[in-house]
Amino acid sequence: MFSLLYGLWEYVWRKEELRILILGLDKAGKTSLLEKLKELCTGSPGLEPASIVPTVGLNVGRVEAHHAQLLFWDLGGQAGLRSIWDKYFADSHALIFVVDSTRPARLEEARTAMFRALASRELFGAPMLVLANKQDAADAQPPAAMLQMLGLDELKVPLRVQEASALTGEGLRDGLQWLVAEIRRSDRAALLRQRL
Ligand SMILES: Nc1nc2c(ncn2[C@@H]2O[C@H](COP(=O)(O)OP(=O)(O)OP(=O)(O)O)[C@@H](O)[C@H]2O)c(=O)[nH]1
Ligand SMILES: [Mg+2]
Repeated sequence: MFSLLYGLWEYVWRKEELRILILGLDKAGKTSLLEKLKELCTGSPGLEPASIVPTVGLNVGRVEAHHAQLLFWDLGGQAGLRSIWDKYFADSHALIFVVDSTRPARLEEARTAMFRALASRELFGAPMLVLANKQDAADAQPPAAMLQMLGLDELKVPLRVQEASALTGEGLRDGLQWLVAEIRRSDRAALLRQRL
């Protein structure tokens, strides 16, 4: 009887796990973003920017926010490491694609990497938050210009471009709130639940 009630209690109160994949070119600011998101959601300071090193494997962050368990996967963005991105597609509810707004010369490369990921059937229906990161920097491009250069209007996925700074935290709360709401609106959460 106790275990039945406990099971029911757990079922009602257990927070849904939403898995969010963070992608983008090397040095775009993915790990800095992960640390800032952890800080914003938990109130505890994340790693100092100076102690963040290029990611070779995977960084994982787990926080409770928006009545869910959010699990972030931050992968390395160096060219030679992008081939492992697709191992995480099938299990992800949504994507954050981080773009360095101070490096317009790398937008074509970012576009190629982004479109290659989105071409995968395993990401079907996944909402994508594009973070125009490093907006705190004096030489940052305005997001509207980047949107055009990335050719995002061709995309059919639920999409938002957000001005952001992983250093100051600008735009991160709004972006995350939008992403979680989109995950809940999309069929993808139900699709992933069926696969379990
Ligand atoms: N000004 C500014 N610098 C940033 C911001 N986000 C990241 N950086 C800097 O950009 C550099 C790269 O940041 P990382 O977070 O390591 O980038 P990454 O995308 O994780 O890179 P890889 O792990 O190699 O794929 C570091 O020097 C960061 O301090 C930002 O919002 N503003
Ligand atoms: Mg990194």
